[in-house]
Amino acid sequence: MDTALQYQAGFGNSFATEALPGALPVGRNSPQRCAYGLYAEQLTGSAFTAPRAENRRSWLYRIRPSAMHTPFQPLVASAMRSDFGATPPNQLRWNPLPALQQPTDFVDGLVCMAGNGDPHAQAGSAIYLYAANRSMQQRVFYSADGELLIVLQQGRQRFITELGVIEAEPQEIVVIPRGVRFKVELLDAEARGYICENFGANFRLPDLGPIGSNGLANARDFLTPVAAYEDVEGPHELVAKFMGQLWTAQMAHSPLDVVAWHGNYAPYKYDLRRFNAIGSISYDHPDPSIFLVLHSASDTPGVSNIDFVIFPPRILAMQDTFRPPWFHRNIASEFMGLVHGAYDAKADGFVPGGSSLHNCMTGHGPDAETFEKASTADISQPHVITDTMAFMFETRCVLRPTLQALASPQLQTDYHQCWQGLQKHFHPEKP
Ligand SMILES: O=C(O)Cc1cc(O)ccc1O
Ligand SMILES: [Fe+2]
Repeated sequence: MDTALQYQAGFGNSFATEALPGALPVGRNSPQRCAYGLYAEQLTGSAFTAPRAENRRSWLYRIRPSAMHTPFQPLVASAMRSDFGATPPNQLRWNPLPALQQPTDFVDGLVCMAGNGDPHAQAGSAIYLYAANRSMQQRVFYSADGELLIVLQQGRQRFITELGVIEAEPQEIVVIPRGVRFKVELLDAEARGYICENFGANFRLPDLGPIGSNGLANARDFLTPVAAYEDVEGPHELVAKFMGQLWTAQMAHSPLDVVAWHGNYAPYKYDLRRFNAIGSISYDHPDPSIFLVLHSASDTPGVSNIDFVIFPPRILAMQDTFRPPWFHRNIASEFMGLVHGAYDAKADGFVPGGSSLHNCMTGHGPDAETFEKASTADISQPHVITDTMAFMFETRCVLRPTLQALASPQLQTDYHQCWQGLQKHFHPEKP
């Protein structure tokens, strides 16, 4: 494995990369015989006939085709499964996953918190937390159900994928396309994060409309790895997520054996600290769509399957304005996480590694302490919010918390109390 970390910049670009000189065929995709005795294999991430702007596919030149494995068997007892009961319309909030008690790799450490839609219908999502304390060894994973948007929360992590190696740290995200095989190695003692598995259309950058040609997440800050391969013989386990279940198959070699590839269907990372936050410079608090990083479009124009939104460090300068998020109820459903720092709508209880879920039409907003402070604060000066990184997976359809999320000891059963102390300020006798 060539571990020299090099990336190619740009979002959705057509890349070409080879770990051995001349491994990429010139002028065609599938020559009669590939250089170095490689096999050519196409991996598509959109319909063959998708419009060019949405069309995603890569050509992989590999030591052995990906078909070489034993039949898959069900892998039982995984917390990655999503089983649902009745979905309460309550505000829900969780503390971080507990400390790990035994050796746990990335796949073992995945816990499904919520989901909607259906991988079979290619719409909706599943949301996971993960905690791991050891690297995946001779074990490689892929999801056929969806693309994985991984929000690192703790510990540096190395994603060794078929298409190259990505190293990332908290405040970065990694996106692994549907079907791409990878393993996760830990670069620190423990690795934690959040994942949105997107069953729908591939994540893309939003249109910028009147914002203009720059801003929000800039395309050049998305980094895709160069080709790197393992030429390793010996038993390997291939774990697949397919139709909501985990499956396991055996291979006699590493499947991370792609020597060269070209195309626009590839993993990438993005440093959330590069986000160009745009906001109100006069009055009022804009809708959080102003902080949209990536979205998965649905079949309805303007309505996303998923929006990935962040709340990064920024300056609040709005005048005669309640500056934190307002009270609200939305048709969309909101799963939030906190990478680090504090979130400006919650004085307490929403901690790094924790999560919250506010579903369709469930009232929420600043807690009582935040409301009292912000409605009496001196706003003559701008307020610089530093050292924070919260995010939201906002979805069109209700996010159903899993049975295990609802039964979890990390569920904060007193969460609703944060609004019970809101005072009645009504005084009809004077405006
Ligand atoms: O609920 C939240 O804290 C997320 C959120 C933030 C905001 O600024 C406006 C609306 C919204 O849902
Ligand atoms: Fe909200």
